[in-house]
Amino acid sequence: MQPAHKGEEIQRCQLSSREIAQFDEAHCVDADVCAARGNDDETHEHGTADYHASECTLRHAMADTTTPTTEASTVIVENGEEIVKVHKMKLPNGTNQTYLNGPDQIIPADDYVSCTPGGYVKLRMESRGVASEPPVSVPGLLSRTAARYPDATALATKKNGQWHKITYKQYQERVRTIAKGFLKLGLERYHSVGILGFNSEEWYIADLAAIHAGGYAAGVYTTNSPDACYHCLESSRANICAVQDKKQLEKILSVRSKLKHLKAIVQWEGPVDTSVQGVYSWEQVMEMGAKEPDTQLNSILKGMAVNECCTLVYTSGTVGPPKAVMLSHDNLTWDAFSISERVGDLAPTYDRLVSFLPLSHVAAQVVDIYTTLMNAVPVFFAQPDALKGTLVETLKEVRPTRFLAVPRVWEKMYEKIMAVGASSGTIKRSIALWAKDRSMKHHEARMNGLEGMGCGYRIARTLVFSKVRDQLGLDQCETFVTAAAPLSPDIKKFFLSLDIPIVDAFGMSETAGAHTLSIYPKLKLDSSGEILTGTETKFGGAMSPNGPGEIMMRGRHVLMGYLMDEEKTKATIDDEGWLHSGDIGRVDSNNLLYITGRIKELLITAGGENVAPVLIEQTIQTQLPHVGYAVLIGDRRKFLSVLLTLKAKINTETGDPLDELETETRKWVASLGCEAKTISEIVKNKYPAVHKAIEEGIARANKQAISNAQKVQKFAILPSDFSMNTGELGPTLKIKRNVVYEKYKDIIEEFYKD
Ligand SMILES: Nc1ncnc2c1ncn2[C@@H]1O[C@H](COP(=O)(O)OP(=O)(O)OP(=O)(O)O)[C@@H](O)[C@H]1O
Repeated sequence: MQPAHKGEEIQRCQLSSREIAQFDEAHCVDADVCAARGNDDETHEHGTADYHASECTLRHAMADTTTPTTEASTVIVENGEEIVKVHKMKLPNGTNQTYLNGPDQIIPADDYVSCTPGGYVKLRMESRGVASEPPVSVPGLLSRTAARYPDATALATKKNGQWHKITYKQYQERVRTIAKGFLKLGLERYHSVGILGFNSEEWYIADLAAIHAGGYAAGVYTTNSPDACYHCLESSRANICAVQDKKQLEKILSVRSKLKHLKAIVQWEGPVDTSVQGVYSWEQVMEMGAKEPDTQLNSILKGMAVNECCTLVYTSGTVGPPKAVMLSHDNLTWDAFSISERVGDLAPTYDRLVSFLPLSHVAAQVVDIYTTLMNAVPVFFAQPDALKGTLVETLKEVRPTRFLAVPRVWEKMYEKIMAVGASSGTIKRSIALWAKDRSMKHHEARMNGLEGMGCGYRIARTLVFSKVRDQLGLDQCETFVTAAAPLSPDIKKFFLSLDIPIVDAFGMSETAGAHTLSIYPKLKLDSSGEILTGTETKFGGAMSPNGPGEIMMRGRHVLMGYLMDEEKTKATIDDEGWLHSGDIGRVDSNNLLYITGRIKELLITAGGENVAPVLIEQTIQTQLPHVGYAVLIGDRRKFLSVLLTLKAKINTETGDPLDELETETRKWVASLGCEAKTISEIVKNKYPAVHKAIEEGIARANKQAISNAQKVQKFAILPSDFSMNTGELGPTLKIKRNVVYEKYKDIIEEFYKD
């Protein structure tokens, strides 16, 4: 890999007055370009630079047909410091662009990969189609949207029973004010602002302000322990950490002495103890920023480029410590553009989104922050206890038009609907069965390219499904998406039978969000979505070009690298720029991607058989609906075993799982003749009837196994269900296998002791 560099210096000269005049002319050209791009608002400066040019550096980029090329590039340096740049670029789509300064300029680079703070990368643009879209920076995008839709609602927060809304113009003003506040607090270029809290207006503003001020926005999961917070803040050289409340503040204070770069902590909610050195309230930083002149901020924006890093996304850490994925402006804004193109008709006057998934995760970030910003769509914030039960209330109020959830959220909804269905009378149940049958037939026909089922379906839709959708707050929703982990086809089928077609989006932190997204009716229940236009996919080690093999991806959404980790970067992005996903999959003739396993999760039994655990775990869960989680064991072991949790009630205050069985689980246990009310009773008493029922469920699942080695031979019921707080689940509710293996190593050893 080449070290990141800012271009090759080929000539130095003193600027003459004629050159200065030419430079002024270029200024005006840029003003036109800015206006054409919609950047012509009062905060976007052009044609006003106050400069005293003393040196000029000409730079050339390497010729490449799929990356913008620099026709001419001038850099004005004053007292050893670059103050302005003019780039005349030829984009692969044939158009010429003149960039005067940032933030939308492309700085010449000679590699697609860089893991150095301050490094630039080439852009993988195409001559036509979605990937030929001119790049735009995050500040450029905010300026453009605020200029085009100044009065459209951007963010809405519920306080004391009322929705408080801010417009896109106010959003931009607040971002700029907090950015100046961050600079005053000492944010340095290419250092991060850690953001630790539930989704809120302040989260969004801190994120964009960090980027405007030339730093890196780095979301930190609220469920992180103090040590995990330390890992994110120290590895990203955080100067500032923005925290939601006292609870998060205390975590940071407990590791603060070790954080070498940290200068300030900003708390946005609740009473703030500003007597603690270096702790500031949000309002204080707003006041600080409001007093600062624009000079420093504008000068940083002028130096910014679309092809440099603006955000660090930490991976979920499902198999090891989280890695800091460097995403450029173009990675994020282009992925948001590409998603918008696939969805097709996102509009500020029509669409609404509820933000509740953790924003530190890339899926929520690209959809909730960037796709909405790109299309001036309003975002409504859910309550912090959304996943503990209040989400549906918010959905009912906001009635979003698009809804993205991770599999566990869909699974919880499924469980709720099943519970309601089980307690309804016979007549209602038969109407529901008839309606579901109509819906399945209708959607199966549509998915196979045929006409829908007409009259019966329409009656079912009016009489039954509209009520279900009302109950979920999804009556106006047009796009239902699952992302971040596999969702079982059975759950998708269940929702389809309720007239809710869930489409899949597959992606990674390393692809700035989505690499696939299906749009109804182009979907298959076992597929992970249609590959986004303008991206490339191939399958490593495959016998056929369509896989199965390791999914490898290329495009403008592929990460720059892992921050300051050349070894991991090299291991993940090969010399031709292909990102090795670690997932195994194939593609069909409709460009739908199917994921069949994860290399990093693959179990290789002592007999040498490769076993992908997710499918087997899902099959067991389908056979045993009262099992919360199933975790397959068998790596380097003689046979497969499985750890099971039983569904338990949740402490709604803390989110911790309780010992008490969920109502439906208790009913199931009672139907087997057991009186148990808690998991501990079941674990302690080892009721033969419960064990027999589980054995039978596993035996049914084993019938679907593709070989004897893929059959599960032993199981154990764990003493507690999983949760984020107790560490077995990651922030998107994916199982952290290493945590489960470590926590239950004694039970695992017991399986194999003979
Ligand atoms: N729609 C989907 N269907 C199936 N799997 C998915 C889907 N979307 C994402 N994934 C899985 O999630 C992975 C990306 O998740 P993420 O970027 O959060 O990091 P991670 O791989 O979970 O964490 P780490 O790399 O730290 O272990 C993908 O590689 C894939 O295995």
